[in-house]
Amino acid sequence: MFSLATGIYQSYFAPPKISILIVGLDTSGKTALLERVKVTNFSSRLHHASSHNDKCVLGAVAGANMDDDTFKRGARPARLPPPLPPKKATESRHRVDQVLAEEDEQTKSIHDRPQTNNERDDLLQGIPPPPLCGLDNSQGTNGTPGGPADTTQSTINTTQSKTRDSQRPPLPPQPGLSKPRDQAPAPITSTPSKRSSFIQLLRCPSPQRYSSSALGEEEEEYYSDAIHASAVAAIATSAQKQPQQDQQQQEVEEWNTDYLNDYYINYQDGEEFDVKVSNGKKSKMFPLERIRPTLGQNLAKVEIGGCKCSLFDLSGAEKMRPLWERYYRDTDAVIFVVDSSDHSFSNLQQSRHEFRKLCQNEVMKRRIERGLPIMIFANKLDVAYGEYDKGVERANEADRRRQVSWNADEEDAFVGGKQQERSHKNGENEEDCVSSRAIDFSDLLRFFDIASFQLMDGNGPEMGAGTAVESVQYNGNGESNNHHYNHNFNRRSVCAKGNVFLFGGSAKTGEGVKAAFEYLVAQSKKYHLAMHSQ
Ligand SMILES: Nc1nc2c(ncn2[C@@H]2O[C@H](COP(=O)(O)OP(=O)(O)OP(=O)(O)O)[C@@H](O)[C@H]2O)c(=O)[nH]1
Ligand SMILES: [Mg+2]
Repeated sequence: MFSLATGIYQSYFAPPKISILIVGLDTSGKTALLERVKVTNFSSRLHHASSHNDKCVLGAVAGANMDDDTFKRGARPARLPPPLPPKKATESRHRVDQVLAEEDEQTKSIHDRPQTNNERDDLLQGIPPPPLCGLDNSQGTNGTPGGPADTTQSTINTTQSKTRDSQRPPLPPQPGLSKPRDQAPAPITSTPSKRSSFIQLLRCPSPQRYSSSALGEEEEEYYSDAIHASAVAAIATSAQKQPQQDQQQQEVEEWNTDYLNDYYINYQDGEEFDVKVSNGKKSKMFPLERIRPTLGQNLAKVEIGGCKCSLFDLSGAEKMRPLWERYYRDTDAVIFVVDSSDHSFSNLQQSRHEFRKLCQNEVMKRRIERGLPIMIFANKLDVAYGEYDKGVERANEADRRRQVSWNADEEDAFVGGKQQERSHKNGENEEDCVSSRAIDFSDLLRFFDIASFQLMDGNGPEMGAGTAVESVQYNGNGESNNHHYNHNFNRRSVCAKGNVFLFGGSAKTGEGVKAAFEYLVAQSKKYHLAMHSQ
């Protein structure tokens, strides 16, 4: 009777404890995202998405709505990123087409080389089991180590884990216990050996003082825009494949950036997103430039929408990726972070490969079938916005030099199709005017096999970067919409169920982070409760 009452309480009244796994390639910004989440002011109740109709196929949530209601709640999705200039966009599309077409060969390529059992076991031997909250303690498939078993690092319930524990050096101290509060995380001076690097659990890099309140004025220094300099430099090295001339011409003619008006008109420069304010003081995010590559895992505990969430940020380094699967068993949601500003297409390909591998993992496959939500988070959108702003600035400057006035309506066309043409006239370097991003946002959706996409906006169809398949029945107000996009993202899909979706945003500025996490937690809560009521 007592256990029945406890069960009912746990199922219906106690705040759910949700474990969220953050994975993705190295430097995609996972730790930055974790740090951003720590200073984000999440709603105590989830207002949207949780009421979302399950029958609706939800592929990707890729846009933003500036409607007052969403804005007041603060959970404002990121603005739709500006598309690449036509030439780059064509290149991006061709490359994605090529990758999708050559997929079979790619699975045999060097990145896909399956590790032999011996290699993998050897790798996993030296790694302590992750301290996730356990749903069950059973062993993994194929002799791989069992899933996380306990909330504490010291209690490991599986026999196999115990055996490995006795061979392992002692764990480093718990995060935050022995380190002085003000001390920055130690820089990595040398490359650790393969074995010893795995047994290091790096502490969460954020000293307490950054997640507690700090003066607002100090915040400024952490938001530099140095990213543009590196972006321009990166262009020089990126391989340029010349598309057909006539096709290019066609692209230019079709180019239209009108939809950006909806976003940029409302954009306020220097706007801060969802920063925690308590007692009149802003929480300060741990400085991005001080975040070191993660070797083990970082953990953050935050309350989102009334759920107690444990976020596990794992290392994305190639050697550490086999670790990910040890967390799959006990996670209630997965965030796969992608660097949307990446100028290397091969990095994106690798990212895609890892994502597919994750979805095809036996444990994960079963969980996805049962509704485990997986969010691809297209990070670093601030780079895309920055490039657009830079383009406009440069365009204005060029016109000032030529003493020709032109109105704001011309702006978008200028930054898009006409930009290169004008810059040529002015003797400017063409490369200065194009984006360094290797992939267009719309291609990103296709690239990651998102079955359909949806814009959280009543204006949806105009803003769709492509084209579509499914009817979409949701907008930013939580009302039902029914748009039929004319898209082609249904070539294949990692998940027909629609619980794989995409959000965009920026860990650096915070844009889109709150909306993405609240949406994910709403989905994850449903999944968690369903799993526990079985
Ligand atoms: N412009 C921009 N830079 C970002 C953003 N997020 C992260 N970065 C930068 O990207 C780099 C990598 O960030 P990390 O958070 O360490 O990446 P990670 O995915 O945790 O990498 P590993 O721990 O090695 O797996 C850092 O230099 C960050 O400053 C973002 O939203 N915008
Ligand atoms: Mg990291």
